[in-house]
Amino acid sequence: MTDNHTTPEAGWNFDNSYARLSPSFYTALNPTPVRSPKLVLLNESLAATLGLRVESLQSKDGVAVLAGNLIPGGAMPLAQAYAGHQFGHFNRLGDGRAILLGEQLTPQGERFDIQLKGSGPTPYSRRGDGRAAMGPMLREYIISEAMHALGIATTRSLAVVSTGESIFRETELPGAVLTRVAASHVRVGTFQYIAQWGTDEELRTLADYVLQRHYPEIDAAGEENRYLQLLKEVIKRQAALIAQWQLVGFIHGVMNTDNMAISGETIDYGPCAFMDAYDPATVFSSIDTQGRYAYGNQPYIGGWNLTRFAETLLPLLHDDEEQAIKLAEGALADYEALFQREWLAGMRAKLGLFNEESEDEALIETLLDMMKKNRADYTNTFRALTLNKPEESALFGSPEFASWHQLWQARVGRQKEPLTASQELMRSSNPAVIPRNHRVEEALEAAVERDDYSVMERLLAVLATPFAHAPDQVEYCALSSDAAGPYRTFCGT
Ligand SMILES: Nc1ncnc2c1ncn2[C@@H]1O[C@H](COP(=O)(O)OP(=O)(O)OP(=O)(O)O)[C@@H](O)[C@H]1O
Repeated sequence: MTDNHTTPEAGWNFDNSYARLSPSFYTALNPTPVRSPKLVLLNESLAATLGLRVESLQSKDGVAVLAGNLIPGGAMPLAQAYAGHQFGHFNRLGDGRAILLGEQLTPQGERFDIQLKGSGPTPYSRRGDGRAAMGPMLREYIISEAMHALGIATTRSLAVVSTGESIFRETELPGAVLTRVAASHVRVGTFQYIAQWGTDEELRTLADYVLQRHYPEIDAAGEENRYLQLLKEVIKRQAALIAQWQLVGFIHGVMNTDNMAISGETIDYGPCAFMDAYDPATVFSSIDTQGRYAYGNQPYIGGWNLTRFAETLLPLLHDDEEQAIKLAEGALADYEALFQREWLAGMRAKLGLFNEESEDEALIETLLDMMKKNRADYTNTFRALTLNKPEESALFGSPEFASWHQLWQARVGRQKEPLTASQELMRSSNPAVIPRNHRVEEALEAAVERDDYSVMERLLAVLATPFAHAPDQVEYCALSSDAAGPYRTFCGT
């Protein structure tokens, strides 16, 4: 039974600014209770950051909250309305299987959305059941936490609860609820929803809301055209975020506009994965037959999505539409250069370079070309260079690599910084471990098929320090023996 209880001992401290917006932005609604909730994963360090007490979250009432069976005092559950371009097609969407419990104010004064994903149907569910399967929720937990450890802005995962209920996809699967933590869940699609079906006043309210919540410096500065500044800042954060993805070989897989967060966090870990062999054409989603969301296309799609965002802001940018379009185009024109600057800076760091030389881009491109031609593993190539063990790279042995290696070493040697500083920079820029598909699948299989969470606990521990380059991480660097990889078993929703 869903009930309203106060659970002060858990540390819930809600203040629900989104619920104070006009009801056209959401539908107030409780999660649908589940039969027999059981806590299977709890992120203790995140709980502490949020000001939540672990023992209390593990208690019967604590788990009931994480399952959606009990509403903690101060929460104002709601499903958010949004729209989105899905594979280029505009659709009216909304939280079809998620409920925002509320915003947790942390002891440090930060504000985070606490959302239950897989918490039952909502008015936005369309034909869906509102539920989520255990495999994909565990997968989102693993990969989002790995992204956080890699230093990449992301929504996070506080807990996964099994529901004791089955859901039906192609087969019968165990159900789960994931507690997702985010700076907010305002998406490009939220703006699209209001631009399409709301009033200009509501659009202004939404823009003011995100300025206050995510861009307080613009809000405080009293900028002349604050909405243009907002557009510019969102563009900057997305350029930086997508550059970070490219640098670690992360493929989001479903960069629809409803999956682009205005805060600049990575959101929605559906058909995502990390690339093994370097190839810009790599796609993981089986439904992405055109390669729209391929690794190499992500920066372009980022720009496409931001253009959709800019379109929603036009009424706020200028009273005259032509002038508004000019302003938006001016801001969007900077995206490519912002992305390139971030990416190049990141690539230089991956190669241990502190300063800039004009031939750096050629040096980087040659390395990437060699990786592509030889289907060399992206992460392990940089790891071999970092550890100064070029013989461990799949490229080793070719004359082309030998001459590149010489050029690179000479380039590193021309810097005023000592070699040790360069090596340190590489260690902190090149992860030893990433959540490789076969390792993730192995952990999910043990958990879902055999109720054995030890494989996952170990994987999570290794992924928590990706830059440690520790001996116990070596086995996690190995590639799958199955060339195609056993991926996809648990992919999807
Ligand atoms: N089982 C389901 N029941 C109802 N709605 C669903 C279901 N699965 C997905 N949806 C809805 O379909 C839309 C697109 O799904 P997508 O997989 O991108 O989102 P998601 O993973 O559920 O959510 P998020 O983007 O919040 O991570 C969303 O509006 C989502 O709420």
